[in-house]
Amino acid sequence: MSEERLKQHRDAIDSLDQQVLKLLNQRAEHARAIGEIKGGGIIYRPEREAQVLRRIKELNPGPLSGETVARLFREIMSACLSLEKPLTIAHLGPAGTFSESASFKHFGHAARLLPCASIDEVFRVCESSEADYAVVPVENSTEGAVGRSLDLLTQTPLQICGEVILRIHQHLLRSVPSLDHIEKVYSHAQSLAQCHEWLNKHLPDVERVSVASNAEAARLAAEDSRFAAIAGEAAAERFNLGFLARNIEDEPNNTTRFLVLGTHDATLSGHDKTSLVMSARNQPGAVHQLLAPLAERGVSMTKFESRPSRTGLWEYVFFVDVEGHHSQTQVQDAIEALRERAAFVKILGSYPVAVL
Ligand SMILES: C=C(O[C@@H]1C=C(C(=O)O)C=C[C@H]1O)C(=O)O
Repeated sequence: MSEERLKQHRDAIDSLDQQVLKLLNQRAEHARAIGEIKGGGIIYRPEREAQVLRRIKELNPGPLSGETVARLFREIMSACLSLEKPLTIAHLGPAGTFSESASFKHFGHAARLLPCASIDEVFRVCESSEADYAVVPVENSTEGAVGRSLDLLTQTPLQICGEVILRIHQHLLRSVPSLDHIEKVYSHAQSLAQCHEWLNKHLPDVERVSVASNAEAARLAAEDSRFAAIAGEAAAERFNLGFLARNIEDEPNNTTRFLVLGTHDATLSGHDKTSLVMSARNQPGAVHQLLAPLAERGVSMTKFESRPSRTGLWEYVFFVDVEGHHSQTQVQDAIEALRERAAFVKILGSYPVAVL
């Protein structure tokens, strides 16, 4: 009896899969036709992708979760877009790092990734059009701002067209399934710091060695079973390592925010952010005066970060994110007012608030 019920459901699934397959290919045909209409212009449309994902989450009747269906549609769009033109994405390498995970999370797995040796190199290959887009880390919830990315943003002709929020989970990885006789634990210094308490408790006597990246740590652990590594899931998969302990980061809400850069920003999606960098005149109360136009126009600030300017002693530049798109009147007016007060203002880009 239960055999028969099983068969009924499997027959239903076979028939549904056939319909899903047909519909997926119909969708792909439309994407290909859209590609032809774009005629070699900008293929990737971040505002449209954000709208598609938001709509899918709203329409979703369940039982699959909103996040699950959004992830599936992220991959469907990635595959459809690659029929128009596969995108090349530069990110901080090597393969197996969190920057790689962030790139796949934002562009899906049909994107071609180009791992680079440094953040400077990521900007350079995108500026020289060797890559279509770049993904760079800008801030971590426990470690703070990524200074090099901010400094390069002030100079680059690239614009911000998206953001990626990635939960950072650290795992203890090894080629053999035992916590015994580990001689060294390798990881990037930041990851060792993020797992400090766990290591003190579980491996107090094991030497901790910092290396250039978590992926490099995983590579070393894969080569020699006496060593373990702390790294993310992507590195575990890449180097075929087992999980001795999962989610060992001391701070459970550890998140990194990445920016997506390209030769254009995004048009209005309906739920957007605008990033600006500016400098204040060197006078008392200058920062307060500078920011007043935002509050006066009801424009909310979601981030404020100051960095020493590299051009003059005791001068600072300010990175500000506001809610809204630079094509919206309120935001436009606020930026105009900022221009009157600041020594310089650069609009880094308007882009959709991260959906995934
Ligand atoms: C199909 C398009 O091109 C790309 C693919 C999309 C999709 O598969 O839905 C959405 C936006 C673009 O990045 C489009 O612009 O609508």
